Amino acid sequence: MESTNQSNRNNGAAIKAHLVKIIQENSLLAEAIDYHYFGELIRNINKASAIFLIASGRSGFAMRSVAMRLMHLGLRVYFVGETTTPAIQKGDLLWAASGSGTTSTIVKAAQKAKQVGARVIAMTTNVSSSLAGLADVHMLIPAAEKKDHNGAKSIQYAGSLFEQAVLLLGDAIFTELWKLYGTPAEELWKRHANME
Ligand SMILES: O=C([C@H](O)CO)[C@H](O)[C@H](O)COP(=O)(O)O
Repeated sequence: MESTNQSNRNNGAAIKAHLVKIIQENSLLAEAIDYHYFGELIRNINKASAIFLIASGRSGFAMRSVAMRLMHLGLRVYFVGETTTPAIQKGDLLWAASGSGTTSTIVKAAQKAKQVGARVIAMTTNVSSSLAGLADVHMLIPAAEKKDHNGAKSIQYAGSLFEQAVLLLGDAIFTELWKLYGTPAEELWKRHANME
């Protein structure tokens, strides 16, 4: 029978191999994205009175991280669904992330944003989705959608690759904005939560 030590070594080696593959998938995805519309996102962020971020589930965790970084930059940013998030208005921006592009709360939020005259920018894996159709700007992330169970686009479960891309792209977008604003890291840090 396999010893516990041998079994730990086998599991550890397998986990390392999965991690390497996950990083490779993210690198390949980074090459496959058409970045043309990301400039539009930067322009829309810069002219928005307030920026509203929305995403559900794991995509939501990633977008909450992006919202924190926009707050560090001094932007007026809200995450949709929080009790203190106000009404979206004309002149505001809704930045939505949904791998499927069909999650109902997100589609409804995009409809509301359009109704009041706010701009909508969407990240999805599906150019034919309702959310992509509603968006003023659609940023296609050609990752696996959460119900793509055939493993062709990713070895990972469900929408994991998309959700990772939201976090990584969010950090890349933040880095570009930070570079453009030229604010020292110490200034940004003063805005970080001091009641953690
Ligand atoms: O949490 C999620 C699920 O585990 C799929 O990997 C999704 O992020 C959540 O279901 C929202 O879906 P999308 O709007 O399609 O991103």
